[in-house]
Amino acid sequence: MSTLFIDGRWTSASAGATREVVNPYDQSVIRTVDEGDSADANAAIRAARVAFDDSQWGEWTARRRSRLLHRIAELLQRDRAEIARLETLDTGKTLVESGIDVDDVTAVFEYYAAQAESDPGRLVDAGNPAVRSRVVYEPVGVCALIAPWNYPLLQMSWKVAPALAAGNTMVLKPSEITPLTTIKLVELLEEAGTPPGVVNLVLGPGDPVGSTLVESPQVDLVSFTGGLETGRSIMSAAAGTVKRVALELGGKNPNIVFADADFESAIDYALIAVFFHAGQVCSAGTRLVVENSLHERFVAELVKRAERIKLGNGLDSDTESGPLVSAEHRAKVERYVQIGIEEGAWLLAGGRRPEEPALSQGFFYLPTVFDECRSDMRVVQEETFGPIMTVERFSSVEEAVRIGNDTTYGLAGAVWTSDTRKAEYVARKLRHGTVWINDFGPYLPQAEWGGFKRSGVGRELGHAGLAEYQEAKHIYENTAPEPQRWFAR
Ligand SMILES: NC(=O)c1ccc[n+]([C@@H]2O[C@H](COP(=O)([O-])OP(=O)(O)OC[C@H]3O[C@@H](n4cnc5c(N)ncnc54)[C@H](O)[C@@H]3O)[C@@H](O)[C@H]2O)c1
Ligand SMILES: C[N+](C)(C)CC=O
Repeated sequence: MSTLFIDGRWTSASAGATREVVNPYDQSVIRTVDEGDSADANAAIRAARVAFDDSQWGEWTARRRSRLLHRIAELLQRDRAEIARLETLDTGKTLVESGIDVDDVTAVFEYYAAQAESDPGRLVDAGNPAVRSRVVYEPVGVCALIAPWNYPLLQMSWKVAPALAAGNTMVLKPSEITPLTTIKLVELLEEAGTPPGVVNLVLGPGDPVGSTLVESPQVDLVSFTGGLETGRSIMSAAAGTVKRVALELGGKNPNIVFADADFESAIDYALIAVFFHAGQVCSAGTRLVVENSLHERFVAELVKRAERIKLGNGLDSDTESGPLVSAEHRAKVERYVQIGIEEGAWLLAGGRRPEEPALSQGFFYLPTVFDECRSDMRVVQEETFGPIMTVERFSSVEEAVRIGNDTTYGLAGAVWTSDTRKAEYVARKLRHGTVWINDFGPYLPQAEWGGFKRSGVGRELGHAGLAEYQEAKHIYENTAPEPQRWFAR
């Protein structure tokens, strides 16, 4: 079956190119997909433009769009097992993690189904009884939705659901290395009754497919999730046509543990924070910041448990963590381990590939712990996006906050303490888009997600996640116009 979807039809790439999608667990080919280029991207933009400007889609009521989103949520749950399996094959994450992603995405479609109907705009008091003034919310237009490889279905759905709820049309561009669940999502969107041209799918590399979408004068909005450098280039490429840009970028997220924290929970979550999905999570708690008096005991226990994490095939029920996504990505992680060693961090665990023959074909890397780190080290400041934990110490609340904010990123952070006033103080002081108190990792459809500083621009999820895809229009009606004679005095 062809895997580009343009104007309601599945089609091959215009130049006939294809790409093999590889399982990171054993490098086997899962599927061969079509690989688009600029011509395909432009065809998809044209279809989305026509569907926005000239089709019946613009006449759909909010209720009808809401029903469409509910139906998509139903179909996601109907095919939950198949989708989770595909995501695991494509990314290497465990089946349990993939199932959590499908459930999250279902909840996000349900949430925006409700939001679509509950936002009729608002009346504004103009201070004049003869005036009817109101603000209405309209779709932005044609949206380019560009997603990364670490959460392929989830990150794309966080864009598709609000974009559809608001009445936009769109072109989807998943990561070229993990397109399988986005293809499946588009099949479900089609089955649910999304009109032709409203959702289009172009597979292929960032350049030329992504860059064509970003630079096109026919595209009104780009929503991008991915790395800082790509985000920078997208922001600057979009300036030529002054389109809206939303960026969800990386993080370097502190996990601050005070000595009065519940030891068992803090240890357990410190491991989850960084080794879940082999550290390939934007909000991974790679920076453990631990109080001096607890440091020795905490780190000793962490190392013991990190060394016991069972790596393996994401499809096997006893696997606790899968491989990294590709050979290139593992090479990047290995470079950061080398950098950490050269910078003087103490390597306490990992720092190499596993030796088990069963894992030799996969892109595995052992959970790695660096102790005695300082904020000015590159391994502490730069996003390694792998299973690398760095440990820093603090001896006062102020120092914990200073270290937690000593990053150019600002995506997420956590604080562990049994003192609620201290927790609240630290949560307020941290300059990150999400702060967890005595927890690490959860996100909710109804709560905004996004970054301060270089972690991005804009928000996904929540009310703000819908507003990204809306234009506010003020309609001011004078019900009793009279000549003003401004120029005839
Ligand atoms: N903030 C968040 O919510 C969040 C969530 C997930 C991932 N991320 C970040 O994503 C990154 C990992 O993902 P990645 O390696 O796939 O990122 P990436 O920046 O390499 O690629 C992301 C997407 O952009 C496309 N792209 C590349 N160059 C482009 C260009 N010039 N124009 C348009 N599109 C282009 C890619 O093909 C891919 O689809 C990490 O930095 C991670 O922190 C952030
Ligand atoms: C946004 N999140 C946490 C689901 C995935 C980040 O990579």
